[in-house]
Amino acid sequence: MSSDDWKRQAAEQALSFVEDGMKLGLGTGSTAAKFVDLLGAKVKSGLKVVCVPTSEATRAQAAALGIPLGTLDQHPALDLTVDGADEIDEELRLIKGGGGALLREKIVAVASNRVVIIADSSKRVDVLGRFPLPLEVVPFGLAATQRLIFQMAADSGCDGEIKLRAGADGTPYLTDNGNHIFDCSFGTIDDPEALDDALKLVPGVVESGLFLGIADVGIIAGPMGVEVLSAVDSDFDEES
Ligand SMILES: O=C(CO)[C@H](O)[C@H](O)COP(=O)(O)O
Repeated sequence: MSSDDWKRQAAEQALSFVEDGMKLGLGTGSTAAKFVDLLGAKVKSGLKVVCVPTSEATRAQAAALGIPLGTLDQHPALDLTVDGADEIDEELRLIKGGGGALLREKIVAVASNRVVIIADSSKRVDVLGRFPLPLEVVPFGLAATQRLIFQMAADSGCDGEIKLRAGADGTPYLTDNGNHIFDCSFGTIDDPEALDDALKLVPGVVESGLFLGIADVGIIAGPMGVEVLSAVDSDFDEES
C-alpha cells in the first residue's frame, strides 16, 4: 500500500462522522481531496449536505462533483470540518499550510463544532517542527516582517531559515487571500503555544500554520492500520 492508499483509508473513515443535513467545512490538499471525492459520491447517491470550501481549489473540485456549496457568511456555524495536516502530534497539535490555505482553513475550522484531521502516518510526529512552519503574511513590508519573525521566534527558543515561498513561475506564492507565505525551518518546536503567541505579535503576520487546540479527532492511516486520536479536552457539542 502507498501513502495515497492510506490517505484514502483515513478519508473513508472520516465519512462516518458525516450525517445527513450537516453543514461541512472542506479542507485543502491531497488528503482532503480524497475526502471530497468520497463525499461527492455520497451526495450523488442522495446525501444532503452543504459545504464551505477552504480554498478555491477545493471549491472547484467540490463544484465539479455536484456538492452543494455555500459561504461561511451564509453558514457561520458549521457542524464538522474534515481537513488534512502537514504534521500532527499526540495532543492533536498541527502544522498546516503546506498547501497554502492555512488562513481559510483556520477560520473554517474554528467555526466548526467538530474538526476531524485525516492523514497518512508520515504526518505523525512526536514533536512538531520537522515540516517548515508556514506563516501567511501581507505583501507590504516583507523584509521588516521577516526580521521581526526571526526575533520573536528566537525569543521563544526557535531559530532557523525563513524563506519566502515561491510559486511555480518563481515569483512569490500568492494565497487565495492575496498574501504571501514564509516557510520557517525552526526545527523542533518545543513550546508551540509560546511560539504561536510570539508570532501573533508581528503586525505583518496574518496567521500561523500552528493549529493548537483546534482538532477534535485525528485519523491516521499507515502500515500498522488506522489510528484514531481524540483530543482530551475536546469541547465539541454533541447536541448541535
Ligand atoms: O494545510 C494544508 C493546506 O494548506 C494541507 O492540509 C496540508 O498541507 C496537507 O496536505 P496533503 O494532504 O496534500 O499532504
